[in-house]
Amino acid sequence: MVLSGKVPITSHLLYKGLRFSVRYSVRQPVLRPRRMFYTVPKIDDLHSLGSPIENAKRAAAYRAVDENLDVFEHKVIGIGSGSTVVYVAERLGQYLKDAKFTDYVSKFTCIATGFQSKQLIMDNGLNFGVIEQNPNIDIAFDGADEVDHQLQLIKGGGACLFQEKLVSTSAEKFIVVADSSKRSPRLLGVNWRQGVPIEVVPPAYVKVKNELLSKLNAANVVLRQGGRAKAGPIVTDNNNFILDADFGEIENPKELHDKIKAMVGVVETGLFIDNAAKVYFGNSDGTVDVMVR
Ligand SMILES: O=C(CO)[C@H](O)[C@H](O)COP(=O)(O)O
Repeated sequence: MVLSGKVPITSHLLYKGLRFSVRYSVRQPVLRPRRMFYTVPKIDDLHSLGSPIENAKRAAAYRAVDENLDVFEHKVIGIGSGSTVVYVAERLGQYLKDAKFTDYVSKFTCIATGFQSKQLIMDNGLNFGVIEQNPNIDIAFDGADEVDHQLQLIKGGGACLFQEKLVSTSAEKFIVVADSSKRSPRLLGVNWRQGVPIEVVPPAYVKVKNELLSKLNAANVVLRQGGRAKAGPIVTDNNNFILDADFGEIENPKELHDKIKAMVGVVETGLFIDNAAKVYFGNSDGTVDVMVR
């Protein structure tokens, strides 16, 4: 914006008893406001969000993006679901606004893992694309419900399970972002007591539930309900149901995954095996611990 223009001035003169009015105008100096360039905020300069857990999630997500995203090389980015990945999308939106990166980030195609994830992509001004057209994802970011000492994961607490697995296994590099409460001392099933989420085709849920109890000795299997907002079970983005199966502490998550997956009617399990390359755990003081495969 340029501030300029002619300013009209009227002067009155008295000459030999007569009053004259003289009108003229002067040009104002041109004022050019200094252009403010947006730059991606430095992590160390961030103000507190007023919540230790949100600070932890943001710290994990921002660090994960800064350290793993190759703005100049990556083109297809997977964006997961949940409350931590919100800050991943936010960080990408900040890169998009920074003139140093705009040309590259504006050409990214972001692949969603569900409805919420699609909203995050659009809300941050990023391009949304479908995995059918972009089956090779350069890098994907997602949250987790629990992470064991070997970087095996339980996911699906937000019921986006199948698409999360599709996106993470289609990615060359899968990066997990979480607050430190998601870190198990050793095994899966220690902190996350809700059970392993399992996405099933609706007519098969009773059969699968019975088999989980009888053949795999699950202590309990629950058909996940929609809660107060919905009478009846949760329906996933792929129109399936979710069973939460409690196996206690899981010594061998790969073996358990394989056995569940073999049941007719199971679409996917929430056990993400040998998939995550790194996990970023945010702490409430803003520090981040990184686990690498
Ligand atoms: O698997 C998921 C959704 O199905 C989420 O990634 C997982 O529940 C973690 O969510 P949050 O970041 O809110 O803790």
